[in-house]
Amino acid sequence: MSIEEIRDEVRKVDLEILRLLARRMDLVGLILEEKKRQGLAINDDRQNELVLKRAMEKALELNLDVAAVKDIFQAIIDMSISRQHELSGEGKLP
Ligand SMILES: O=C(O)C(=O)C[C@]1(C(=O)O)C=C[C@@H](O)C=C1
Repeated sequence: MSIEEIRDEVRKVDLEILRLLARRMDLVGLILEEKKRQGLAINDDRQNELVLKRAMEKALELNLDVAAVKDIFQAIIDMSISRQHELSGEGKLP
């Protein structure tokens, strides 16, 4: 494969990652509805830890940089918490 062909594969993978992120954000919107119904807080420290632990374990298994994967998933969690605040009409205030 030429470098351009490989870059095209990279582009497709990037697109897939973004589509999966958008799907994750849709699911997070559904979680918010349930949280509102049950009167639960948006942030759930226990669940945050679980998501990070799961990602780090998988990263280790896949021979990825565990610390970098943790940072990526922390950013994803932060993004979904912001999204839930926005959907609640609270804007981006902490
Ligand atoms: O599982 C939830 O309760 C979510 O809202 C999803 C999510 C996540 O992005 O994984 C986001 C915020 C919570 O603090 C915990 C986890």
